[in-house]
Amino acid sequence: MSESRITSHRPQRRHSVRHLLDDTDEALRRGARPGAVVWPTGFDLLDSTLNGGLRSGELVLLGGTEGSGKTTLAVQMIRNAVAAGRTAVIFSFEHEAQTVVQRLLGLEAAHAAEASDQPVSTAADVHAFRSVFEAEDPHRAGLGEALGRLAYGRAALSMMDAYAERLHIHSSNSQTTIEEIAGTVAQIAEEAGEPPVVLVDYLQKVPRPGVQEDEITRVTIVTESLKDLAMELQCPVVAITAADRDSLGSGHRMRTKDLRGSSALAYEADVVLILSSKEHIVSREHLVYDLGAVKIYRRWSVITVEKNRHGTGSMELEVQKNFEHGRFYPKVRVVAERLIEERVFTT
Ligand SMILES: Nc1ncnc2c1ncn2[C@@H]1O[C@H](COP(=O)(O)OP(=O)(O)OP(=O)(O)O)[C@@H](O)[C@H]1O
Repeated sequence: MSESRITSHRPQRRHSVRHLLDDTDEALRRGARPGAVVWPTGFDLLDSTLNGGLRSGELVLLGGTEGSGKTTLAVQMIRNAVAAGRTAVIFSFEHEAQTVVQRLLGLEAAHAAEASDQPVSTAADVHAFRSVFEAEDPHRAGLGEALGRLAYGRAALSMMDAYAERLHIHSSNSQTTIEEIAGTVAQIAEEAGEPPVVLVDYLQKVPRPGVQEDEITRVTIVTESLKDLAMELQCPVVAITAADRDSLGSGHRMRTKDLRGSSALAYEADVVLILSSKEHIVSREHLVYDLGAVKIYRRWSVITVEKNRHGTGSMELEVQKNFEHGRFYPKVRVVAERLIEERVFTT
């Protein structure tokens, strides 16, 4: 791709191995990391599968069917990165910035309840936080007071306060080009003194205004550009990726090939995660003798690690949904049941 899509300057691209060794030596002596920087996702088993988490220079695609929890999972990974002291930016083409904030408050309230050994159900949920953002407050006492009236609302706010400065949300739209994304990431990196982890929600929405081209070409160029951005600005880029409707008819389990738009998606990505609701992909033998099992499977999502360039290979992991609180429960486990290639149920 042309340089101008990502950076206006021309970085030095040719280095002797001598230079690379000397650079590494110098970084080690300074106490800096010479290689890729890793941002844990905060989901332990996923991190060990990815050999530590998200890496600088990597493009991670997160696909899944509509409503499977892609935004929830990605925002939670970003939240875990900023809660651990890192910087992040979300390019939100799908949700208003305030919607993301309301979900984060729900997540923090759930964490606060858990930290006090109370059931998650006792914490205010995303709907309750939304109502604070949407109603006029007769007391006119401000956000702290209003949230203080919700269970774990004040604790949620103070947990968010700890990282609120480091988490940026870009309200993206049909004019938010790849150049603007790159410029914003570069600016945040400069201000923060370190590259941010970047979330694009979602890839097929990144426009190329004024260019006449089909979706395959556009998705190819956007995907290549996001990979370039990750490499040039030394950050991980997580891009949510829509499913191809045509290949998602009844009786089909989503795979990398079903991501919408281009084979470049699979080639360019370093990691591909596909999110599915467990009840759709568990093998029939686990259902026939126990119809009640469907209810249990419905509460779980499967994260299939389909491509894993620097990690330990492919893996089928599962996480329990807690969408009312804008999150998944933090514990990840390996799927014990056999999963199918073809879908058993459609909703
Ligand atoms: N306040 C809430 N309470 C309960 N469930 C919710 C709430 N808000 C959203 N959900 C559900 O949580 C699920 C996950 O939402 P999320 O936005 O993460 O999905 P997604 O895979 O990104 O969806 P899409 O493809 O539509 O963008 C959806 O099925 C949605 O209906």
